[in-house]
Amino acid sequence: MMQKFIRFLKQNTTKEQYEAITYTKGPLLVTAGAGSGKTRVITFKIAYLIKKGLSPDRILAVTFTNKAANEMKERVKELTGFTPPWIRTFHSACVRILRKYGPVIGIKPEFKIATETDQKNMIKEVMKGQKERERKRMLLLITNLKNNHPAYVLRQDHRFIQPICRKLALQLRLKANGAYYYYLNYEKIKKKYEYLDFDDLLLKSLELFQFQPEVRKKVQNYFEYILVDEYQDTNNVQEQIIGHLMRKGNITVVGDDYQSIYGFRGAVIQNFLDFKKKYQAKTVVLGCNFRSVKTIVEASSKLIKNNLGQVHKDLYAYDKTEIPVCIKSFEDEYQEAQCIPGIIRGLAEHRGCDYKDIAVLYRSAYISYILQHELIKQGIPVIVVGNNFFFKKKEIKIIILFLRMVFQNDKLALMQFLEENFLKGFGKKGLERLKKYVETLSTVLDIVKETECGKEFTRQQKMTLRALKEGIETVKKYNKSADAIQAFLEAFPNVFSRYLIAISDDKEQLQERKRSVNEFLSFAKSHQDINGLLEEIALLTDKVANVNEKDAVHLMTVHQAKGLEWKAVIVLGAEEEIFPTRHALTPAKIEEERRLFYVAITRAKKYLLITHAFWRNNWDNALKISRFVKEIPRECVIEDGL
Ligand SMILES: Nc1ncnc2c1ncn2[C@@H]1O[C@H](COP(=O)(O)OP(=O)(O)OP(=O)(O)O)[C@@H](O)[C@H]1O
Repeated sequence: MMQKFIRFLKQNTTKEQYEAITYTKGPLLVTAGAGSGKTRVITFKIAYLIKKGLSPDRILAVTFTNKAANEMKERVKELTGFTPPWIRTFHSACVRILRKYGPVIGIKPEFKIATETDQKNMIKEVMKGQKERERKRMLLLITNLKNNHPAYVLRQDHRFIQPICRKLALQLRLKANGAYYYYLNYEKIKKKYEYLDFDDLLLKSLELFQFQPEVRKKVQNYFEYILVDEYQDTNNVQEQIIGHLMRKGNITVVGDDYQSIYGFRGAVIQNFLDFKKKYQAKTVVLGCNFRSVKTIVEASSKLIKNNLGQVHKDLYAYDKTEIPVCIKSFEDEYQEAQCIPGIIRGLAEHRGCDYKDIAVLYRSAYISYILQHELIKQGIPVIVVGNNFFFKKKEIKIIILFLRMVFQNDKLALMQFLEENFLKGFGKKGLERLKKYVETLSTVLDIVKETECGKEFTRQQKMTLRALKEGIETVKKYNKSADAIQAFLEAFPNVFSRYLIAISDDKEQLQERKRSVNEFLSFAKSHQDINGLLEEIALLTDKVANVNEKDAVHLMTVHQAKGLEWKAVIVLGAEEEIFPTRHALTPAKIEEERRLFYVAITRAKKYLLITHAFWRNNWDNALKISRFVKEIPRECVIEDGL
């Protein structure tokens, strides 16, 4: 049986992959390039260990996403007939361990996990009367404190926690004095509700292993082998947990430091770079890229060599076909959006790509909006991954709801508008009371006027309705789309700014939302008739809703594309200030942007098109071509091809 599996392995792996799979004598670091079969190595290694006689439930394999864990489980089942229960994300493995051993450190086995909403509610309770913006930053501060200073938090060493809170508060533009007390109270409330938040799952597991040697021993002895995927993206706490769990070097960590793109979330690339020295690990380099043609591998290797803070490895392509990387320049984003649908059709008709084999990737979602409209209009099926379909974005949706209310007398839109909490005061109960009026009165304006005097509404609700009435009456006077939108923004200037802040996670996202509002204004300028605009939006939204995912071009940010591959990839908006983002101000951040660009271009198997435009909405200045494009060697490139 084992002999047969070894034969299978030899037939289906390279020498290096085979070595990485079968080496079990000590800690192993598999440092690999993009498309070099990391996933294959992990799944085959789990299968190999099982075939060698290890019990499937004694193998721990940690991944970063549930999707990756499930795919691995399926593949191992195909190879061995077993589904190892400990192929899990870090968080999910920690939950299971804490349910069993948590009571040793005072955690009830039935502890609840706080969702994002629970966290928001708890911090609201702690920071009564404070703005949502401040509350969000405070949650960020707490995460930062727990992930980057676990030792102090675990020891409850308040001599250090207090000044760290002050320092972090200053960085996050929060009041330095309050932060520490908010942190303490947040922890108190969490305890009262018997919650653990996401960071606690890791932190409490670390506490268990660090301070309870018996538990550590038990868990260490239980797992006969440990594998960690995407090791380059581990944070401090995760790295320490792994350190406690391994024994006698029964561990393989796999990663690609070229693809470390989560520095902003606390990932520490140094964990990966130090592993070899720290654990005297054997290293296997997987240099053969099975995914992409030679030109793409060469282009990406040369690009990444410009990062000084990395250890470089030689990468080469299995497929020696030379299909040049195509770089296309456009005057502006409209020209770009006009041209790309034709290119996609060309790929489908002449290069054997189905729509599902094509992806459009971008650094930030706002770069894709004009293209989204154009692709959908031209009948190309698209899936916009995440919450980035333009007309569903919160900042755009709220304007559309208002226009539907005013110009289409849409009573349902009124309810939805209030539900979005753009204007405060209407919770579940308020909306329930309003429903009666919506059912009996015929126009939105009548409803608002009537309810404004209704006894059953609170003072705040009446104020909201009055503001809404005034807004409707002002905007109603305009009959061109862009003017009406502008009037809406001017009718609620402070409310709109506050709303944007409230729905944004950070400054960068806030800027992005402001840009999308400007994009919407320019879209409206090309659809001046308001009902025409609303009709167009309804049609585009409907088309997207009815797309068959299995036959659609996928649009997503580069972060969302990690680990995926397509026959053809279009990287949109390769301009300075956009990719790299203008927020990358330090050499280290530029290097992280370069790694992100590397991830983007290494998703392509055969065809890679990179576009850049000289002018984009929202930018007053002409844009320069991205330095990353210039770093791709000319011999790999064809300008204006495809
Ligand atoms: N030895 C091999 N022979 C043939 N194909 C292989 C081999 N190893 C890997 N592949 C193929 O190469 C492609 C990339 O492999 P995989 O997804 O495991 O790479 P990866 O290193 O995880 O990629 P990335 O980190 O860039 O997402 C897959 O289509 C895989 O089936």
